[in-house]
Amino acid sequence: MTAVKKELLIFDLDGTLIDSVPDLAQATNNMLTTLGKSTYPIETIRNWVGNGSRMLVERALVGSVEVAEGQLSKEEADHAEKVFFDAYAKVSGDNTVAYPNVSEGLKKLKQAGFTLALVTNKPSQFVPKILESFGWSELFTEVLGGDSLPTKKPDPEPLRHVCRTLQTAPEHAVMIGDSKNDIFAGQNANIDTLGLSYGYNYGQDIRELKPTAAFDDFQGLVDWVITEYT
Ligand SMILES: O=C(O)COP(=O)(O)O
Ligand SMILES: [Mg+2]
Repeated sequence: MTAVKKELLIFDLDGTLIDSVPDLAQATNNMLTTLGKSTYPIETIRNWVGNGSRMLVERALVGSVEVAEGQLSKEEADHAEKVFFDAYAKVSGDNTVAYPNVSEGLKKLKQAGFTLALVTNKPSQFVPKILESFGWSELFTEVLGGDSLPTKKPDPEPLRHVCRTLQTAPEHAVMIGDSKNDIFAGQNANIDTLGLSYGYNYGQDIRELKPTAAFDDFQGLVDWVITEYT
């Protein structure tokens, strides 16, 4: 079966293009230390990433991926988030690396004629510096952060917003990510989803979420996209 030709590739950032957990974990632990709380191993914090900074901060404060309604006061979480933002701004980039073949792969996809967009749950204030540090600023026609719109992934609205802005029908768009938030956002927006298995998905295999296809490395994804979608 030949797939429908695609025009627009929407990428997730953390866990898909970059391994940012070392810096996110460092900033989280710096925040916890500033607040007089005990720190957590990177492998624990890794499973708290995916729903944006606010959720990461709340999960760190309670020490669990599940945060019950009313478990934290708004004041406590607001203050901790501010401390986290300062800490992340200080470490941001120091230990963040691109996954293998990502830079070359993005350029290859652009050369193959795709429009590239970025939809991350990371707060937008941190995104430009990261893109610049990898030389990717010019690659993405549209970039949305987790606070750019009233809702974030897994809500489909950020993906629909990008499709509307770039005048692309959803059937000609693809969402590419490492987490259930990306796969659900794509499925909810009725667009194809491609999963990458090496990122952060709360310890769950991305294939269990039934993406259109899944890959263990970025090069495999690039080759498949060019074969199937052009
Ligand atoms: O900031 C996060 O929690 C995750 O960001 P992502 O959407 O780029 O994976
Ligand atoms: Mg991600």
